Amino acid sequence: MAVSTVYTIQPLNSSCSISTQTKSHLGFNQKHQILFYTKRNITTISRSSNNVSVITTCSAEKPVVIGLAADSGCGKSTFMRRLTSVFGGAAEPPKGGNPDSNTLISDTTTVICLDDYHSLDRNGRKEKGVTALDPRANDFDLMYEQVKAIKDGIPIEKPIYNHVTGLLDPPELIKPPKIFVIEGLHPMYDQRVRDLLDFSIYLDISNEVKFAWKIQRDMAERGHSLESIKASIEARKPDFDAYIDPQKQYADAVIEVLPTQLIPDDNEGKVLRVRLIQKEGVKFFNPVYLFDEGSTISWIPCGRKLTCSYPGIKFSYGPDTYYGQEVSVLEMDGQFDRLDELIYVESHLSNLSTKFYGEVTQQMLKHSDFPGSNNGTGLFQTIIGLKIRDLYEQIVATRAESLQTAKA
Ligand SMILES: Nc1ncnc2c1ncn2[C@@H]1O[C@H](COP(=O)(O)OP(=O)(O)OP(=O)(O)O)[C@@H](O)[C@H]1O
Ligand SMILES: O=C(CO)[C@H](O)[C@H](O)COP(=O)(O)O
Repeated sequence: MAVSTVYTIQPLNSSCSISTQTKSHLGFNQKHQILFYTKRNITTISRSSNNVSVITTCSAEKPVVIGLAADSGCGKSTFMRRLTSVFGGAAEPPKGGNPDSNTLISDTTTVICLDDYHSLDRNGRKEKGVTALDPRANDFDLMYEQVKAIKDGIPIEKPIYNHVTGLLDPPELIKPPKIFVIEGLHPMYDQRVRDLLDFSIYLDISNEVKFAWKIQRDMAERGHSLESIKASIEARKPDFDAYIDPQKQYADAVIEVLPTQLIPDDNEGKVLRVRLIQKEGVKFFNPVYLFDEGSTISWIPCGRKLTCSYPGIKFSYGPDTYYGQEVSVLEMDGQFDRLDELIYVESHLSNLSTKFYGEVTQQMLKHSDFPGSNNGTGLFQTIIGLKIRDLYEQIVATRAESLQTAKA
């Protein structure tokens, strides 16, 4: 039967894309809808009384989109390695592609770096006197179109910003994965892109700690001078404050990294106080809690079951507000002496979204060589990785249910 009359459609769920093309040779079911199935998609056309003709295509396999925001050198790559590991398998640059690609692909995840949407290359920024953090140096229209295309299950030709040459290289093909992560300076800056995110994270590294990490990496590993590191941080600060930092108000989870409060006037930045700020009421995300959900708790676990050397470890948990929104905050100050004993702490945390007892500890032990594995940065990054896996599984299950309902 040719589709020549009037059709309209209610999207089955938010994963459905709507197009105005029509298809012929389809039959109506009892609800006066035309259903058209392929292995991955269900397309539905329904009659309506007005003269609009629309088809929706829904897929149980369209990507779940995650945003990770942070300044440069604040642990995004380390976090991504932990996240990918939760899903199993290693993440690698696209095979046979540009060796300077910023993309990492594993069986489940594709992580793209938003530096690839710099519209001005290094020279262009120098000429115009803008930093890479300035929105004028970035193409948000293209970012939005391409993230939307991936979310709709459509491959893209994404530009590459080459950090070695400072130039924009020819684009690379990115196919829709199961989980699509956009990491970089501005994943939550543009509202259109923000609205495409199923979950968002902000790594909020305090200035003191950022400075300590920069010195460790750029001085020890890259041979930069102390003065040049200081100058680079100072030069970025106004734009960081104006364009990057405000994004944290939109994040579903913020990992805040501060100097310890266990050592008076500490300025070494080695022992850290890390806060996991979890927004309440986010779909498919149940915040992790310590002992008793909603209570305010302070816990020093050091003793018979947890070895602690100076300055010890202190956990805190409780409700709070963050940019006017209800959150619950889990905090760890201090560092672990023996990572295998983390199981004792894990057994007191709930809503971890683990698949078996001890999974957090197992993940942390597996990557004990990653930066932050002995403190709250590694612990909370691992926990958020597990929460993202859980969120992904819930979204896929919900879509599958919607498809079943539509078929019935
Ligand atoms: N949790 C941590 N504890 C201590 N140091 C850390 C931690 N995370 C990152 N670092 C330090 O910061 C450096 C940068 O980390 P990473 O490469 O993960 O950050 P990034 O945000 O991806 O950086 P860039 O955007 O510049 O590539 C590491 O080499 C390490 O020195
Ligand atoms: O803030 C950054 C994000 O990683 C970089 O400084 C920005 O992408 C510019 O890169 P480069 O310094 O290699 O020209």
